[in-house]
Amino acid sequence: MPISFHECGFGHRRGSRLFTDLDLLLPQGRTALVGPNGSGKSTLLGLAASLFHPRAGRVSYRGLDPALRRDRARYRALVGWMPQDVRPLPGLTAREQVGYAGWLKGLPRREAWRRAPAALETVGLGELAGESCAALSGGQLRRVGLAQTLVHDAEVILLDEPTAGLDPEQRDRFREILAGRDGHVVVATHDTGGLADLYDSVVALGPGGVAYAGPAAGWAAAGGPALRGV
Ligand SMILES: Nc1ncnc2c1ncn2[C@@H]1O[C@H](COP(=O)(O)OP(=O)(O)OP(=O)(O)O)[C@@H](O)[C@H]1O
Repeated sequence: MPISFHECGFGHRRGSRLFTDLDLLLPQGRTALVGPNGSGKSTLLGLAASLFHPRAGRVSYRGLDPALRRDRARYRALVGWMPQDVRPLPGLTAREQVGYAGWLKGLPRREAWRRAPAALETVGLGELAGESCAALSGGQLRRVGLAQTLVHDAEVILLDEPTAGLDPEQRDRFREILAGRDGHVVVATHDTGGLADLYDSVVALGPGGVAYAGPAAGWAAAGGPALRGV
């Protein structure tokens, strides 16, 4: 089941238009979202995560439209999102921050607390579960952000530049986590080397909107990074 963007229009400011009549399906599997700075990758993820809603058209998943109050909580429970800048919540340990994220997504409080260590273990931070998030490095904090998306078994995971600032070992670990996931993962990335090895699909944003949306193998054949300013 894809996340669908149907005739979406959006701009951050009144009168500005980043997307006009955007029709796009983010399919099941691993999708890389690529494009130059400012092309709208984070905004697209934000729309899919229901941080904000399109001014025209609609985003939907499993028939749920997050712009509608009645659908929003169910939609958000199905979708995990990791922002580009993961922030430490004041006074919380890594386990508390991950557990809190799970609770916000609808897990019962105890269940969220119980699951948090396993999510941290998956991202290689098991030993730092009791550490204050404010004391973690930038790369460690990004891994807390990743654990936050894993804790509640979201069907769809949206990751905004998850490998930025990670050391080579952690990049490899991230690739392993990604390769091991069956579900639906969309990753905004500037890391365009070897996309076809890691991803099933590529969505490339260029100055005029979507420059390519299709199989990862086809993206290289269509011109890859040279494609219409991508
Ligand atoms: N909160 C905001 N308020 C106003 N304009 C914004 C906001 N967020 C993004 N923009 C603008 O929207 C456009 C798309 O930004 P976005 O961050 O989605 O691009 P991006 O492809 O993710 O860029 P990058 O590769 O640098 O992360 C840019 O022109 C940016 O200045």
